[in-house]
This record gives sequence, structure tokens and C-alpha cells, in this order.
Amino acid sequence: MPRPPPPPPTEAVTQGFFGVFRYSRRALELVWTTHRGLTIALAVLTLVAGLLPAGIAWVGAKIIDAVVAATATWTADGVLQMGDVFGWVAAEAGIVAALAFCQRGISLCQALLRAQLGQRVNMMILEKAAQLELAQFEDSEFYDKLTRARREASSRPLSLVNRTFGLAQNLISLASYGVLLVQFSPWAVLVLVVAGLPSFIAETRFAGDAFSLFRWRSPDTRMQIYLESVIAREDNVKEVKLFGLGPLLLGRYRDIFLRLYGRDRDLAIRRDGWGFLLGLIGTAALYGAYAWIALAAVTTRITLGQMTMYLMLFRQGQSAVSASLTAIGGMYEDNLYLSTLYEYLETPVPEARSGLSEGPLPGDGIRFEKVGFTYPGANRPALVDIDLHIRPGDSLALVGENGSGKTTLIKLLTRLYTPTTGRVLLDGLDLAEWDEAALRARIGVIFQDFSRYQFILGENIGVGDVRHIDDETRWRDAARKGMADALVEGLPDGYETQLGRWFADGQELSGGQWQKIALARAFMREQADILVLDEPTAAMDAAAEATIFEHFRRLTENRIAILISHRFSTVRMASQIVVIENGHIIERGTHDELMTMDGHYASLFSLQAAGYQ
Ligand SMILES: Nc1ncnc2c1ncn2[C@@H]1O[C@H](COP(=O)(O)OP(=O)(O)OP(=O)(O)O)[C@@H](O)[C@H]1O
Repeated sequence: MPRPPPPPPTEAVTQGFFGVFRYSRRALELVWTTHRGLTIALAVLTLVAGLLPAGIAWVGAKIIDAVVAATATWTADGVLQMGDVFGWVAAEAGIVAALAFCQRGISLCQALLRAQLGQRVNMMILEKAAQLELAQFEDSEFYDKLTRARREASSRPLSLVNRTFGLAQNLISLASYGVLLVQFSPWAVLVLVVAGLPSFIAETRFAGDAFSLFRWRSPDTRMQIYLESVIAREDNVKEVKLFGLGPLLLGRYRDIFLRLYGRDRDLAIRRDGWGFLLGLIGTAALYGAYAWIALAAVTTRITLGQMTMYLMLFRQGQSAVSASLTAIGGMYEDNLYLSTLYEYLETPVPEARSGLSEGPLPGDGIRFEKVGFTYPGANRPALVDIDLHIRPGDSLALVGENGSGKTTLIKLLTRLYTPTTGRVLLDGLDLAEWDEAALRARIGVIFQDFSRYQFILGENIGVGDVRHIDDETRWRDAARKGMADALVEGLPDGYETQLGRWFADGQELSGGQWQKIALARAFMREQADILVLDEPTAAMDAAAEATIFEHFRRLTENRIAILISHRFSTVRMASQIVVIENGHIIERGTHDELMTMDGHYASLFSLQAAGYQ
């Protein structure tokens, strides 16, 4: 499939080179607030490690000059004077040991900070994910942001700080080399700095290119992650095997790699090719300076010791210049990647308004008033003009073909989505005005695609009311109401049984058994006076479903019970039945009323009843 060319890197890149450093301060703050002690230790060790190399070069010169002087004394007088030489050698050994200490310390601090910071950034990413709206998870652009943030951004703040400190270290080294080298010639210092610039400019450009490649490929990366999960996860393995999907999926996985690899390879070749050519400028400068310094030594303007020192300074200075420039290029790159993290973290979330916790008409129940809803990006509404009143004590069944809008209605009722038009009221108060926690406490709901947590059985029920997730008495009570108690008793570890196959000794349940657990979950909220079952019994046989609903109705007397089911034997028990077609309510009434009406409901009922005869 032809792909569009990479989009312009990002707003960040187009803002110019320096605009892109705007995340540096935030990264530093992040590292600082993660662990102050380690940050200070890292800073101090880095600075000391920056000063020591110049010391080594200077002492090196002293050793050579001391050797030359001692040789002269020995030749002239036959006297062996090694005091100075040994003294300077010992000094150099001391400095080298101190440098090694600093370097080890730096790497220790970095390792500890890396672990803490990785965890912290991942927590920030996940905390944000927990605050976001359902609609955002259905948006592929948002998923791209999330994937990019999770893939790369967690290691970038520390990398940025390491590079910043590394830059400071190299600049200190450079300044100290400069102080020594300027005594030879100020021009030498200038040559040193200017020779590194071309590689730096090229490197920065390529960092921008690499980043735009990274952004451009995130849909592909997501597809690869998805394919990995289809090929290698137990819940998909059955179909992959039986439909023989393995080679097809692997082929797609490989094709994505090859396409991405082609671009990566081109960039790497350009990056390294230019890096080599421009690096030659540095080499030429070094050997030019070499010749110049050697000339000065031969003409006795400088001593032999000084010659070695200047050469060392020049050589090390050059690596410090290129390390500094690479660090700046790297900081630029880290900033680009951090922009994806902050872009994600700054995704707007609806403000947590502290709303009201009761309505003006307690006992009024739920009202839908001219409610319409269109999914973001959809071109036709999923619900149109819905008017509905459900009072406490009512049981409502929603009936309709696949895709008619039943689940959407429940999503609006539970405030997972906000109506596009009209409003939903609970006890006379618009759902939008309700306090989140108060509203959630009133509603117990199980969707058809309920979650199967790879936790112990008790917790799988307990998640229905997180405040009591560990409360075994509540588990038992909810299991009894959800008719899961017999199932639990049949398991050797009872409520402690680890469910699913992901973890050791996990016990997999059948579809119907999982549904019983999910049903029990709905009963965890003892305060909930609205209970919603969105086809949670589809995997059970018709008789079991009818028993469960009858039981459910008894338990929910004086509460509101809402049920979605395709089984008319269950639906007929509800006190109010609403038939939805293409997002519209087309019929409503009791079973008998609807049968008398002899409309859509009656024909569907007769059709299903005929199937059982
Ligand atoms: N997240 C979504 N984004 C966009 N459109 C959606 C989304 N979920 C559902 N739809 C569309 O909205 C319409 C109503 O879907 P809904 O899930 O409410 O149907 P349903 O009556 O519950 O169907 P079923 O009996 O199959 O569960 C369908 O046309 C569906 O394609």
C-alpha cells in the first residue's frame, strides 16, 4: 500500500531549533522532584569528572618534564634524582582513581534515577489514561499519542538530564583545556571549536528526521503491537490455529517491518555517511594542529612535556567538543520525544466538577427527554428522539436488532457518553449535574463485553465496588445474589482461586461461568438502585437466563432493573418493553399490550416461539 510521505516533523520542529528546548526545564524538574539527593550527587560528580581530565594532562606534562630534567642530571652528574618523577606519577595515579570513582558514581546515580523515573513516567501515563473519557479510547489518533508516549517517552527525561549534565561536564573540561591551550595560542582554541560545528549541524538535522519518522510510523507500530497480541495471546490462539491465520499475520508483521526498515536504513546511511565526511574536517584540524605543535617543540618554543600536553589537550578537547555538540543534538532529540509525552499528558480531560449528590425529585427515576446521540466521527445518529421514563420498581427490557442502539442507550444512561441532543435525568437532575461518585454508586451495570480480570475470583466479584474489593462477606453476598455461589463452592480454592491462564495455577472458566461471576459483580453495589444487565446471560441456556432474570427481578423490587436480551422468554417478564429500531423507539408497552398491538414485537416473539415448538 503506498504511504503518504512523512508529515512535517511537528509543530515543535517548525518552531525552530531553540523552541524545541522548551521541555528541558520540565524534564529537569521531573528528575529533581523524583530524587533530589541523587540529582545533586549526579550533578556534583559530573562537574568533578569534568575538571579531572585537564588535571591529568597537566600532571602528564609535569611527569615528562621531570623525566627530562632527571635524565639531564643523571647524564651530567651521574646522580639519580627520581623524587619529582615519582611524586608526579603518584599524583596522576590519584587523579585517575578519583576520575574512576566519579564515573562509577555517575553510572550508579543514573541507574537508580532511571529505575525511579521510568516508573514515575509510566505512572503518569497510566494515571492520565485512567482519567480519560471512553470516547478518547475510541479515537485512533489518541491511541497513536498513547503508543508514542509509552514506547519512547518514559526513558527520555533522564536521558535529557544526563545529556545536560554531560554537556556541562564537557564544557567544564573544555574550559579547563582552553585555559591551558590558550597559553599555546588562542587560535588553537578557535580551531578546536569551529572544526566540530559541521557535524553538529548535520546531526541535529538528522535527529529531526528520525523523529518525524517515529511519528509517522506510529499507526504501523500500533498494528505491529496488535499483531503480536493476536499471534501470541491465549484468547486469540484458537482462531489463529483453526483458521490457519499464522502465516498471514506473520506476513503482515514482516511487511510492516520491511517498510519501516527501508526508511530507517536510508536515514542511518545518510546519517553515518555525512557523519564520516564531516568528521574528516575534525581529523584534518587535529593533524594540522599536531604539525603546528610539533614545529613549536622543535623550535624549542615549548618543552617536550608541553608538546605532549598540548597534543593531549587538543585531542581530548576535540572529543569534548564533539561530545558537547552531540549532547546538544541529543537534547534536541530528547525534547522532540518529550513533546509527545507532554502532548499526551496535556490531552484535555473534562473537569472533575463536584456536582450534586441528589436530585430535586427523589423517586422520580430515570427520564430520557428527546435524547439523540451520534458517535464522534459517525455520519448517522445511533439514537434519535428517545423519550423514556423508568420509575423505581419498574423493570425495563430493551429489544431490537443488532446495531439498533440498545447498548448506546445504556452508555448514555451511565454517563459514559453525553447526549448530542436532549438530556437524561435521574431524580429530576440532569446526569451532567450529578457528582461522579454519587452517580456511579447508584448504578450497577454489566455489559455484554464485561472484563475478565486475571485476578482471584473474589476480586473478580469485588471490582463491582472498589471500596469493598477485599471484603469477603460482600463477595459471598454478591455471589449468592448473582447465583455464582454454587460455582465458587465447586472450586478447590473457592474465592481465592486465581482466574484465567496468565498467572501460575490459574483456573480458566467457561463462558457461562464467567458470566455468573460478572453478574455477581453487579450486586456488589448494595446502594445501587439501578441495575443494568446488557446481555450478560447470552452464554447461558434459555432456562438459566429466565431463572436468573426472575431472581434478578425479585432482588430489584423497588429498584430499577434494565435488561437487554434477545430472548423473548426473558423479555416478556419485564414490566415495560421498549422496541428499538435504527435508533428510534418504535413500540413500547407490556408483553400483553405489545402482543395485542400485533406489530414488530409480536412478529419477532412469534418467530422465536415457533422455533421452540
Ligand atoms: N464506539 C462506537 N463508535 C461508533 N459507532 C458505534 C460505536 N458503538 C456502536 N456504534 C454504532 O452505533 C449503532 C448502535 O450500536 P449499539 O451497540 O448501541 O447496538 P445494540 O443495539 O446494542 O446492538 P447488539 O444487539 O448487537 O449489541 C450501531 O450502528 C453501531 O455500529
